[in-house]
Amino acid sequence: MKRICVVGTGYVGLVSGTGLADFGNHVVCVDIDKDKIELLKKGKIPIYEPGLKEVVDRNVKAGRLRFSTDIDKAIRDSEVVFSAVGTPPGEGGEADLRAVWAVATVFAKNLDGYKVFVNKSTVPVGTGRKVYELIRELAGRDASFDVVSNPEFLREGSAVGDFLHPDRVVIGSSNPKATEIMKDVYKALYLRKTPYVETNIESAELIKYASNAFLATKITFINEIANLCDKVGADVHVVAEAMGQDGRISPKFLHPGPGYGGSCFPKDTMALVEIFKEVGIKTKVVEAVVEANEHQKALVVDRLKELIPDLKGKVIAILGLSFKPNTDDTRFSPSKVVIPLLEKEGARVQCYDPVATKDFKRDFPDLDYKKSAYDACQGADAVILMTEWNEFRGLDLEEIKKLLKSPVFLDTRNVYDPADMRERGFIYGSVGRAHIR
Ligand SMILES: NC(=O)C1=CN([C@@H]2O[C@H](COP(=O)(O)OP(=O)(O)OC[C@H]3O[C@@H](n4cnc5c(N)ncnc54)[C@H](O)[C@@H]3O)[C@@H](O)[C@H]2O)C=CC1
Ligand SMILES: O=C(O)[C@H]1O[C@H](OP(=O)(O)OP(=O)(O)OC[C@H]2O[C@@H](n3ccc(=O)[nH]c3=O)[C@H](O)[C@@H]2O)[C@H](O)[C@@H](O)[C@@H]1O
Repeated sequence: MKRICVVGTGYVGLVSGTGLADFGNHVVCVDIDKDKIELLKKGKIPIYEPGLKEVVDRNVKAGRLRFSTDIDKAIRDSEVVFSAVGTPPGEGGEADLRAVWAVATVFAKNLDGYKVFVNKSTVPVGTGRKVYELIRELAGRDASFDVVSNPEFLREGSAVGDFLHPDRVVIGSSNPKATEIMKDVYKALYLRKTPYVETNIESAELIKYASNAFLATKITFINEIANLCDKVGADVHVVAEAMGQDGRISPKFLHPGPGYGGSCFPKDTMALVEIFKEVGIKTKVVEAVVEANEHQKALVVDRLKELIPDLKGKVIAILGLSFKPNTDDTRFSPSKVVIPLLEKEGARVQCYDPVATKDFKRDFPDLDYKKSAYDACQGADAVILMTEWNEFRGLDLEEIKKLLKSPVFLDTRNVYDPADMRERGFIYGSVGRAHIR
């Protein structure tokens, strides 16, 4: 078991730090955001992530998990330093690595004996090598350290379970000593026979981008098939289910919708396009996925116009602002594309989300935020279900119909049964199920 410092206490840093403590390590999570650390010290969780508080509490209580703003000391006290800072898209779509360089710099400054720098953030291929060179330059020839790539595959909304029970652990390293240390860090998983992928740094870095881009491609593919279903009289649910029965395809990530969002698929697909460009070769596939996904988000408004052709002066209820359920994260949420497009058409929006309103308000401070799905539907000319929160799966549909000025319901997540909705008197739209009667 190791003494670990996790730098960056966001979605990944906080969940990883907590999970690593749960595996028996001694972990201190640090961040430059003092408010975040203050909250954590008081036992409060700064993000909405189901099940996280319980695991944080039990590890804090067991003395294995702490929070601090003293990054220098935390690094000096640790053998393994995880960097889990953000790598958001830069102006041209490439990953902005400023936070990673900042962590490498503070690591180098506090290198007082052998330590492992573990890059957990998603970074372009070659970054690990550059981090190594930067630390070497700053800490000197005699400094003793290794750089490891250990990409993370957790999903928001199910992050705790994903971290504690991963499909695989990827360790990219150029020194067996560092690999052994990483195996010790993840010993609890190793004992549970979780697959380990031991490889070089470049492969580990690329595994992460390739995995995310592949999943984004799968979603985009089924979205296009859904769009086709609407034109030719097929039902995308039946098509996807039957496709998924082929073990080579698998049923996962074949759910059509308003386009993928979130802090990773959009930014990682864009970054992968840039990585291809940098080495002078072209990716037609990933570029097409990025473009098709933008189109899919905009298509939501076209679908609505098929149900009510003129949106000018209409009131539209939006249910769901987060990019997926069970998270307060609204980064690249499809609602962020759809709402401005509706406003451009002259519509007025009333919206509701169970937890993501605060995050959404940072970019859209002046929207009409309502306290419930029913408030949002009150007097609206149509409702668009944008995120499949559980509470939107169990709506009192008769009540919704009464509240709406006209019973137009666009279900971008295919939560409801088209035949049932039409029977109830809704003018109902879906993604790829237009012909179900
Ligand atoms: N969010 C997710 O579901 C997943 C994210 N990733 C990757 O993990 C990385 C982190 O993502 P998130 O946790 O979503 O980001 P985030 O934005 O939630 O958290 C990043 C944290 O790093 C802190 N930070 C920034 N610069 C710092 C510095 N110099 N020193 C100390 N702290 C600093 C910020 O204050 C923030 O709290 C990204 O590269 C992302 O692509 C990977 C897998 C899943
Ligand atoms: O690198 C990351 O940050 C993470 O990105 C995704 O996780 P996340 O973005 O949290 O959530 P997902 O469940 O993958 O959903 C992403 C987007 O795709 C959409 N989606 C997902 C699945 C599907 O079948 N259809 C679909 O439209 C979701 O609604 C959401 O907008 C990956 O699933 C994680 O493995 C990865 O670690």
